[in-house]
Formats: sequence, C-alpha cells, structure tokens
Amino acid sequence: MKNPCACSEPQSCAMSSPLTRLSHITLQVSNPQKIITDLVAKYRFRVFAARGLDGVAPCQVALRNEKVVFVVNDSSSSALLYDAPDPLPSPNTACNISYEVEDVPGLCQQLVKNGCHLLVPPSQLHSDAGPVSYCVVKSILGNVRHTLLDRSRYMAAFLPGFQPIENKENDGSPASVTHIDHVTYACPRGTTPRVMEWYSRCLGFKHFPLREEEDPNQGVEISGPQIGLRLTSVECPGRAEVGKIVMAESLPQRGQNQIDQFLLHHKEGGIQHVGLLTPDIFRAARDLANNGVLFASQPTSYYNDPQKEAQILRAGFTPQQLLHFGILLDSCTKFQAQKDEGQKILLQVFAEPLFSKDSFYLELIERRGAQGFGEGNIRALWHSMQDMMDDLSQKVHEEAVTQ
Ligand SMILES: O=C(O)C(=O)Cc1ccc(O)cc1
Repeated sequence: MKNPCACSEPQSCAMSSPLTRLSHITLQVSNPQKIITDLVAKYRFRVFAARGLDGVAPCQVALRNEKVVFVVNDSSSSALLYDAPDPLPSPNTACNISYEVEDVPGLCQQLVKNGCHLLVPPSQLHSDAGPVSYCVVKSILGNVRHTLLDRSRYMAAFLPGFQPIENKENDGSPASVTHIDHVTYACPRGTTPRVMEWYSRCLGFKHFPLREEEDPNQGVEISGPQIGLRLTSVECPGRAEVGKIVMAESLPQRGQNQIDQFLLHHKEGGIQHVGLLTPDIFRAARDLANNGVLFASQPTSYYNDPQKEAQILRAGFTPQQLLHFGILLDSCTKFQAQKDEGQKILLQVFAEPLFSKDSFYLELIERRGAQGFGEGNIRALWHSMQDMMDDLSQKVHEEAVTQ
C-alpha cells in the first residue's frame, strides 16, 4: 500500500474531517474513587458533572482542567451513558476518545458505508437544556472507541443525564494545562498502516510527517541501544483542537519495552498516553510535583551533554531548571516549526502511570512554535519511562516477595 489514504472511495481522501474538536477521554476503571482523587488532588482537575448520584456512588464522573476533560466510568456499572458495553481487555483502561461533530446522522451513514461497526446507533438525549445527538463507533484498534457528539443545541454543563456539580474550590489560579495535544496509541507490530488508513477513511485524519519526506507507511524508526520504536502521526489539518494521534509500535528483536509491556494487558492495542498542552511546563510540573505527581527523571548526563546544554541555554533556561523535574528540551528543525522566525522549542515530561505499572499515563508538553515531536526528546522520554516502569515492576515484585 503506497498511500496511507488508500481509500476504496477516492472522494473520501479529499474529505475534510467531520470532527470539530476533541470533547473528552473516558477512563473505564475498577476503582473510580482512587482515579478521581488522583485527578483532583494531584492533577488539579475539578469534578463538574456526574451521573447516578442518588445516594450511591456515581457511575460516571466528569472532571475538567481548562479544555481537558476526562470522564471516569465505573467499569462494574451496567448503566453507562454515551458509551457501549464492549469487552475491555483490562479492568483499568482509557478506552474512548469522544469528539464533537456537526452532523451525527450524516456521519453515521458515512461510517456504515465505510464498513464501520457502530456500537451505539445515532441516538438523542434531551434535558430541559436541550438535545444532544451521539453515536459510538468502534475503532480499528483494540478497545478504542469514539463517541461522536453534537451538543451545539445543548445549553448546560456537559451532557443530558449528568448533574452539574457546583465547585466552590476554584482558587482562581491559572490552569496548569489547557488542551489535549495528542493521544498516543500502542499498536501491535505491523498494524499502523491499517490504523492510519481507518482514521483517514472514516474520520478524515491526514498523515502528519514527523520527518521530512517521511514515508507514511514506514513512519519514523527510532532505534539504538535499548530503543526500538516506530512512530507515525495523523492530524486533522486546520483543526488543532481535535489533537494529533501518534501511533507507536515496538520494533522486533529489541527485548521487552514499554509498548510490549502495554500490549501484555491490551493485546490488540490501545491508548498508551495522553499529552496535555501547558503554556508553562515549569509551573505545571512544579504544581503537580507539589501535589504528589511523580515524573520520570532524566540522568544528569542528558543535561551535561555540551550540545544539549548549549541548546538549553540558547532557549533561555539553565540545565538545573530542567533537571529538577526531568523536563526535556528539543529545538525543532524548520520542517517541524510553525513559523520561520525564532527558535522552535519543544518541552516535555512524562508522569507516572495513572492506574498501575505498565499502563496509561499523562504527559506535559509545552510547544514554543514547534509542532512535531523532537527525536532527541523521544529517545530520552522512552528511556526515562522505561527506567520508571522497571523501578515500579521491581517495587511490586519486592512487595510480593515480602508479603
Ligand atoms: O513524545 C511523545 O509524546 C510521543 O508520543 C512519542 C512516544 C511514544 C511512545 C513512547 O513509549 C514514548 C514516546
């Protein structure tokens, strides 16, 4: 297959995306209270709507930090709205990326024509605040599904069926994060071209090259001692609020790594991490660290490397500033930059897994004109995450032995 957009219907290649923005990401979990507490206490999210509040614990809770919204679903509940009962590979998983769209029935027709599996057909829910239309489509990757919503005529917080929660705790301080920048999938080996083709044909995503003249079917291969990663990315051009999707595959014969570890619990692939955009990664990392978030740390050798040190100083920082929270910095090539002037900088740091070892985690990312993903950062992030997961595995093993 030469073209990732190798659609059976040529006109769908030219289709602009039906998605207008990413609405929220659903985490389906066995212990909702623990995740809600972590998102509130550590990541500064606020509960703003919930379902099923009549004397029992809510089965669905919506939390917000600026435009980043997570819905935490109790996986033991049989009464979940805006989602579909679909076997989950793991009791704790991020399984649904919900997007806002303009025309749910029209899009559903198109999806069915494209051979997609609708887990929930076009449906409508009302409250006094108006109607919301939605459907749920199964993606081609593992347990990932997409709720596609039109809430343009709905005038209350979140969605019908959810009760708004007044939050008086707003301390007025600026938010740490603003948007979801990207969602990264762990894909079984060899599946990326099919996943890309599905997102292109069904939801109008386009290849977003990470390197100049990148072959969309090959993506970018990042290999070396203890790293073997293939990355390919897609976006909806002109719709930054949809966010990018990054597909990550491990390369063969490199031993166990974080993609393979994730696939042990999600055999057919799934959402490995979510990148949260922040206007100030130093402030965000400090806030979250003060609240107890653990970040993957970097070896001091990363910051002592003369080239890296020069890059850091040129960007107006000191290596010590970055070292403190394990923040990585890459200057991007002109190819990945938004505008031609000035230096294009990308700053990133990975946080500890949210559910347990080897699983879903959050990333902070600050973009200063840089649109892509710096290869130097990816190598360093990979290694730091691998070290953190190996440490966590060791801890779990030691705890099991002493019990
Ligand atoms: O840099 C990012 O945020 C990426 O998404 C690239 C990436 C993907 C998978 C990994 O296990 C580590 C890094």
